[in-house]
Amino acid sequence: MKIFTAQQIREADAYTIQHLPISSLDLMERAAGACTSWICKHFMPNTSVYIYCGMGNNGGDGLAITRLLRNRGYNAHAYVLHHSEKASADHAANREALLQKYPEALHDLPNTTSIQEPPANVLIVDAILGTGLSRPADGWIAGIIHQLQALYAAHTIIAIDLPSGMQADSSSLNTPVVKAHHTLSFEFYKLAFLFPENAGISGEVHILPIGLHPDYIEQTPTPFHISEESLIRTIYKPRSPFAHKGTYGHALLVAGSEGKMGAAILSAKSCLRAGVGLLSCHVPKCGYTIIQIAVPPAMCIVDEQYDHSSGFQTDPSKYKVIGIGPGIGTAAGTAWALERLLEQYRQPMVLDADALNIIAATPGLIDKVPKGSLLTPHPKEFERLFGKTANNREQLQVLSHNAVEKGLCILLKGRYTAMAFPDGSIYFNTTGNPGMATGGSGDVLTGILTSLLSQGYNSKDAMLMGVYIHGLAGDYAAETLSQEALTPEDIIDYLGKSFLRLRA
Ligand SMILES: NC(=O)C1=CN([C@@H]2O[C@H](COP(=O)(O)OP(=O)(O)OC[C@H]3O[C@@H](n4cnc5c(N)ncnc54)[C@H](O)[C@@H]3O)[C@@H](O)[C@H]2O)[C@@H](O)CC1
Ligand SMILES: Nc1ncnc2c1ncn2[C@@H]1O[C@H](COP(=O)(O)OP(=O)(O)O)[C@@H](O)[C@H]1O
Ligand SMILES: [K+]
Repeated sequence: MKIFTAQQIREADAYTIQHLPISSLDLMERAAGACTSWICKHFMPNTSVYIYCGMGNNGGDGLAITRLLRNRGYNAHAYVLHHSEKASADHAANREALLQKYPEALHDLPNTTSIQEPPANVLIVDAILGTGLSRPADGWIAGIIHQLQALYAAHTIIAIDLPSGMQADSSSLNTPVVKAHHTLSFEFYKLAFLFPENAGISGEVHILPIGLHPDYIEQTPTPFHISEESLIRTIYKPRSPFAHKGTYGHALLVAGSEGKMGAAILSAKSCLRAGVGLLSCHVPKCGYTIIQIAVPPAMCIVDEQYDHSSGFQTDPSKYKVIGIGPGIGTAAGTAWALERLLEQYRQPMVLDADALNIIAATPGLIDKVPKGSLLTPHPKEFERLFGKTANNREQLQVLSHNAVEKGLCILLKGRYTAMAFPDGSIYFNTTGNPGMATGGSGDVLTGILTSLLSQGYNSKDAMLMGVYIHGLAGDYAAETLSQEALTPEDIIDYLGKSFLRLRA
């Protein structure tokens, strides 16, 4: 699914009106109808609903929703905040329609600096500002937003299209934004919904289709996408009936150190579960017995040291792929070994955890990483690699810039893991859950990604599919076990169910 900017959404709107037999007012009626149906499905007809409306089309939606809710027996009231002198044409038309049919439902708040607290149990709908926000909310409208924020604890708040004050495509950090329990958004995710800094502001996001023209959607380029199951299904390649273990590559995992052999076990097990042909693990001498017993299908190369500082004696180019980082530590010897490896190995590899920390601490080392490699930092590792950023929008720019400039596939872990590719595209993953916020989940991802590269998936496909099935396995595990009880081993155990879903 594509993610469009506010400007592109306006264009989609205009294109639809121009190419389909539908007027702008009818499109608003459709949008309001979709919101009304959603509200009616989730709230009883005796519910009182206060709908705060702005002067643009977002407010127009609010006025139409008021009328449509009244048609269905709800005690709906529209409160119009006159933050701008002129109403949009569709706002004015819907004001007239409401006045004609339900004059008692329309309340003007022309110069209001405060709103009265609604009685208990009143459902609040925020239709003040949508994608037409041209600057951060300030002045008295900011005051109104703060008052609505204060009502969050006592009332359910539903934002129309996006919470008022939120900028659809840029950061709204430190600006006033309504806090909603649900956001009913039209046709597309807005980029802002995916920013960690907006966590909890849009609540649950529900995307309501309103029939914008499919040609516009298909023809209009955007770097931003949601990674969806339909896409992953096109990437997934079932195994050949004539496959043998050589078909799916020999991968080398460099992982573990004293006290951190668990990381090696997790990434090795997930690499096997994700379908690698052959697996070797390079572990320090303290890890030999551990890995041999814990992961019998894996072969083992033992470093004579307690870390990885003896380096990789065999020619690393014999491996189809190398995954390096989980639990390796940042000892000087290990850093030396990584540097040598990056000089010798020229195929796409997977770099995670301490491998990223070593790269961050060694000037110029990132330029030696083979093109097409997958880098998997969490936000702290990302900051060490690429520096601090002022907000999530800027962070996304830095992510994409580095992916393009260095020819790498770089992700940034989180609720909606962002994946940036050398072609400039950025995808957001939606699978996964807070049960996965536990040490070791990332080691499992490293194993999966290494495995997929080994099986011949190209770098972009491996990252998209690996991140998707990692989250999906976490979701299956959480369904059965709860988020609290979920451990990284459970993610590995449910990988099978994730593959079965892609096969179905
Ligand atoms: N294609 C779509 O997605 C559709 C969108 N519709 C609605 O249309 C909305 C966009 O409507 P508009 O473009 O009229 O814009 P809005 O209704 O979001 O806001 C525009 C109004 O707010 C004022 N304004 C902007 N920033 C302000 C600020 N910081 N403080 C105070 N006032 C400010 C403007 O002067 C203008 O009066 C969408 O969010 C959605 O709700 C639907 O009606 C129909 C279809
Ligand atoms: N709230 C969440 N929603 C979705 N996925 C999550 C959530 N919390 C963590 N994850 C996923 O779990 C993994 C955690 O990785 P990481 O922080 O590197 O863990 P570790 O280094 O301890 O193995 C990431 O892939 C991340 O996207
Ligand atoms: K809104």
